[in-house]
Amino acid sequence: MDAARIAVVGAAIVRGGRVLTARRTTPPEAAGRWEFPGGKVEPGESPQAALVREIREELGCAVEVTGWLPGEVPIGERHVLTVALAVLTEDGDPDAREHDEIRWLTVAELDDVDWLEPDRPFLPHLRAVLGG
Ligand SMILES: Nc1nc2c([nH]c(=O)n2[C@H]2C[C@H](O)[C@@H](COP(=O)(O)OP(=O)(O)OP(=O)(O)O)O2)c(=O)[nH]1
Repeated sequence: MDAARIAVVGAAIVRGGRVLTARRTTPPEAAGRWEFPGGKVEPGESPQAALVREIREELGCAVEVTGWLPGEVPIGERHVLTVALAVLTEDGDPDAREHDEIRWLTVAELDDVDWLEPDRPFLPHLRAVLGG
């Protein structure tokens, strides 16, 4: 990975054959587009720890990273996205605290939402994991 870029990590949280996607509210150019919940890795933080922290903040739930989808995709000139596979580790439903909507998509529904561009190359890998 290009060390000059800040790492952004997203979580493909899988439950019952569906994956969670979340709709952004900011910035204006990304509002209404769908993403994997997550965020920027802080200095000295592992990608896994960043995801656990971000998912707790954004969705109020605990996750465990079970693997990573292949690839890393530039976001603009300063960031780079990787996407983990994750599972919920406690009962209860995620709660959209920073997004305005969340959805659990089946493999057949993966293309039904308007994903942020950098997320799209991960969808074929996710489709394979979900068994589509
Ligand atoms: N979280 C997330 N960000 C994504 C995805 N795809 C994508 O292009 N991005 C972009 C949107 C933002 O420009 C950037 C991540 O910003 P963020 O706002 O989620 O990160 P953060 O929570 O750490 O935010 P902040 O504290 O710096 O405000 O990466 C994705 O699937 N998940």
